[in-house]
Amino acid sequence: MPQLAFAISFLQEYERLEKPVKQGVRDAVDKFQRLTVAELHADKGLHLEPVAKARDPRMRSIRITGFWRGVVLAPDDGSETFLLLRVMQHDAAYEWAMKRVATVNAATGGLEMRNVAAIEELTPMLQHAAETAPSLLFEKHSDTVLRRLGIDDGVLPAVRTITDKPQLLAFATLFPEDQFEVLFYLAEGHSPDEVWRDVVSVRRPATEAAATETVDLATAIANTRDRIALVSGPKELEDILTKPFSAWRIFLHPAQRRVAYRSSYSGPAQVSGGPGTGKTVVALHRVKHLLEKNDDTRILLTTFTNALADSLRENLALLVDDPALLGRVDITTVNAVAHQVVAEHGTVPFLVPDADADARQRWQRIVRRLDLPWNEHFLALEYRHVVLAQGIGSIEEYLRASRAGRGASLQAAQREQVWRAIEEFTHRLGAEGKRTYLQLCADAADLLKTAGPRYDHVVVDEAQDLHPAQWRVLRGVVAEGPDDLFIAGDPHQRIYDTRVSLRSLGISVVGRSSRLKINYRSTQEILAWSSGIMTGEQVDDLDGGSDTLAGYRSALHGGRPTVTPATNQAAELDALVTKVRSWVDDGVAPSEIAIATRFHQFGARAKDRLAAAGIPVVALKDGPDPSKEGVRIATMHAMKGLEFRCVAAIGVNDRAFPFEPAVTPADVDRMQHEVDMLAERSLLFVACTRARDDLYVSWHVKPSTFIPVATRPH
Ligand SMILES: Nc1ncnc2c1ncn2[C@@H]1O[C@H](COP(=O)(O)OP(=O)(O)OP(=O)(O)O)[C@@H](O)[C@H]1O
Repeated sequence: MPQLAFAISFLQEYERLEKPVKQGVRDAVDKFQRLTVAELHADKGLHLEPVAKARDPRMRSIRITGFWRGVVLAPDDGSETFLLLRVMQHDAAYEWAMKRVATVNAATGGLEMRNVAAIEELTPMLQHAAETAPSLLFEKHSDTVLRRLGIDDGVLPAVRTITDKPQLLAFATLFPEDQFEVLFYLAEGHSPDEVWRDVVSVRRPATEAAATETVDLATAIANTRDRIALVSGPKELEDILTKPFSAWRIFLHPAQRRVAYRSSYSGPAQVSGGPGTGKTVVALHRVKHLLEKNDDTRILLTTFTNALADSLRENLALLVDDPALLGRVDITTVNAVAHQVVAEHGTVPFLVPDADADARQRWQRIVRRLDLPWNEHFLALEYRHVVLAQGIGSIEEYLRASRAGRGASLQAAQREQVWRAIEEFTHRLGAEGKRTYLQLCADAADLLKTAGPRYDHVVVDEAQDLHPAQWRVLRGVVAEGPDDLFIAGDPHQRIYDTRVSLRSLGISVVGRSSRLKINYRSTQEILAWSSGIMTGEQVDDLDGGSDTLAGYRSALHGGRPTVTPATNQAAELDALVTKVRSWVDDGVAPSEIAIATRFHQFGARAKDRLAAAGIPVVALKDGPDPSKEGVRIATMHAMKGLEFRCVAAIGVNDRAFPFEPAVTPADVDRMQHEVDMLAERSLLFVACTRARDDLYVSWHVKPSTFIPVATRPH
């Protein structure tokens, strides 16, 4: 009986197909489950036919609906595994199939697709240009070295013409996948031995015999576990075709797999990477690994907000279906853990936000009462970034404390004055039976020092925004040792004002830190545009160094983001309605569209305007069920960690970005001013990188200077 395998590229596009086309795919797939090879060829509805003028004689088309075709690679070597590569509209499917050739990689044994027509067309032109180029990207690697890493003779002449990284990236969708990956890592400066170890050997099949170019199609397909799903039965097929975003459960990029499934780390480990590189996916797989490794481990999987914790819970349940294993994982926010610890030792005071209008007024009153030379902003920051950050509990400790990172210096006598203000703040709050969330974390961290750890492993997602007081809670709930903390985060997405040095908190990730570079969410066009928001900014990592987006890329392609100006707010909202309508008319479900605003108020206005235009709309803060219809509206802060097919970031004006009240004035604290400005930039970056297929940005009156210059009118 034949078997049908699926390329990951198919699975990604399947999700985006409209219902009748999906049904067509399921009917076709069903035939591959039931019929013999001869019956498949004879089936009238399926139309399994060779593609005329195809460069690969094994290319076949199948009929999905009137307009849609599937592209299938059919075995011609006696093996019986068919590979469903793409489902596309009629003409696009034939165009795609004609130009592609599938080959087996000599080093990895995996099946790769190349656009042979484009490579052959481009190579002579580039050869000409390369003759006069001052240097070539791969000139220091001999043909022998490149061949050992799997670069074959169809690709090598083109490789020899490449002058720089952008030119290499232009080949991303043309070169065979494993070979492109090898070239990408070499171009990033990794040595051939490192590339062999990290890219090639991890993909090689268990037996040498299976890793040659001459294996049959079925073996090559079986060798390609990170790009092709081999479905073993109807249940698995049903799973693949019905569970949303399921590709990540099955396919991990070798770089992701290496991080997630490393047997053990000798201490805290960290994975970073730009938006959409699969850090959350890796964190979830790490939890699975830790659960399966040991029978009785208890794990805390934690993140920043309740909404993100809910989404981790849903996704972990997709990955691990044994309730006994899931029962050993607590999934909650760090603040909730602190709450629990404090509650176990007495009653929890009434909790209030760390920074809001009430807190500001309290500090203002203290400034007046004590007649201090600093303003409320300065004191609040001192309390947050020095006292709470270091867990300082007495004047002696405060006098000795490092104030590194604070812009203005304080003499001992001044510190005494500041301490009096801080004492007054905490006493008055306490007298009213209140604590702030960070105070709660500080209390929990203190209690944990004597109560001792309660988990075997802690896995943290969205780690970039945690405050040192929250880190101390995490440090306290797990004993120091192998696999104690697994930390996923992206410093470029830091949207609050915290800076942290993990090392100073007893969390050293030295030698256990890795970076992911391939974005699986957004198109390259969206990434390139959004990265422009951060260009030239120096971003600190969590460990005293700096973070970079170098090498960050996507293999997906689509339209360029658009930036739409408007003369006033009403006109901007009219344009939004037109845009959302066009998305819906193009078949995008309203729930896959998100409107992101800097402020609640503008979001509420957009919501009313869309509703008045008859477009269903729901606020994300109301926690809608994923199945609830309606365009999602949220503030940009609430968009952290989420993703949507189409995103409209609106109100990106000069007054919203940067938003003056959110930025410490440079004369209060210059260093904090820089940190806050960067957080403002990151906020727009986070919002824009939530988009998978299409990004729309708009503003009224005057654009924000954060909008990349090329798309900002002068
Ligand atoms: N190996 C993979 N194969 C297919 N899809 C993947 C893979 N890894 C991640 N994805 C998909 O890419 C998207 C982004 O993944 P994820 O949310 O884990 O990224 P992230 O790095 O945590 O993003 P962010 O920092 O922006 O929140 C998700 O839709 C996820 O399912």
